[in-house]
Amino acid sequence: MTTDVTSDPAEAVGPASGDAELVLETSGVTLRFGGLTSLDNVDLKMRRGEILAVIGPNGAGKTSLFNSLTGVYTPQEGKIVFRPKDGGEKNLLGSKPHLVNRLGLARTFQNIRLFSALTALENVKIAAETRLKAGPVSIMLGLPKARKAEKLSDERAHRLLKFVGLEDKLNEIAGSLSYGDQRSLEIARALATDPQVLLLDEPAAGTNPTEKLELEQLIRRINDELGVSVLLIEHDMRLVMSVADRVMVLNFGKKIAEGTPSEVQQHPAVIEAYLGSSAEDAEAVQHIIAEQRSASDEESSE
Ligand SMILES: Nc1ncnc2c1ncn2[C@@H]1O[C@H](COP(=O)(O)OP(=O)(O)OP(=O)(O)O)[C@@H](O)[C@H]1O
Repeated sequence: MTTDVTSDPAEAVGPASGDAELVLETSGVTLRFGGLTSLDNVDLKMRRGEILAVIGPNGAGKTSLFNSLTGVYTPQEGKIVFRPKDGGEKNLLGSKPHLVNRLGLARTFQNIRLFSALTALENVKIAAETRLKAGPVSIMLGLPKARKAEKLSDERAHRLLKFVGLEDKLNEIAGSLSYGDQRSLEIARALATDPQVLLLDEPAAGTNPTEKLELEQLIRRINDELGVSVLLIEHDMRLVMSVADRVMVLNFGKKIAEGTPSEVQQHPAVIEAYLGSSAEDAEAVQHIIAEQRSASDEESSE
């Protein structure tokens, strides 16, 4: 089946026909690059308000899935539906990235993409301004509407930078911040667009152990305090297993398992997929399994 993709399908609003508890749903998503199938008939069901992690060995299709959800890639087959909290359904398949963002999905990237010559505050303000109605002409002319929009985006950027713990670094140049701070800034910038779903692509990559713990808390706070659903791609198993409500596992573009962190950790197909992958991933999974075994041994001996 080939899905007909119009130039702006995200604008097509339909009545909610599916499960309103699902904020994002894909069915049968298949993405090919020539002879390579990077997503093979993938069904994803993300509940409103949950933290859902997508894991899998290198090349499993995780970023391809994010790119398909956010309009960077257009899968040849399948459906991608977003259900905003105010009702209705939006088809995201083939939609442009900026329209997907306007609908309520924001993302960060595996390779940090900030305006590195601008300050932290400027980076977040630019994102906040995309949510405000003042156009470039009224901004240039300094019209009252534009001044109000500027004030609102300034306030919002200050609030979010405080939220991610960067209130002391507002005026620092983004490119000069530590790696962990740049990751937090990217998250603040994504939040500035007021998303209902935040997609984080390997947010712990390159961070140190302290930054990883801070990131874990930040993800929980985004979920609890801001009520944002979080879709997380992450290789750091400890972070995934501690923060995710549910985990979906991809391997060679196919979904091979889905469930709570403990269900997924013990799933034979997951263990096999990881043990056949990079030494680092395999070691992390073996470590987690060993830890879990010793915890359950301790429990049973008590
Ligand atoms: N633009 C593209 N053109 C050709 N092949 C691509 C493209 N994007 C992804 N692929 C291929 O699709 C497959 C899945 O890649 P993807 O980046 O989605 O995996 P991943 O699970 O995110 O991997 P990693 O953990 O290493 O980031 C890989 O074989 C990759 O080479």
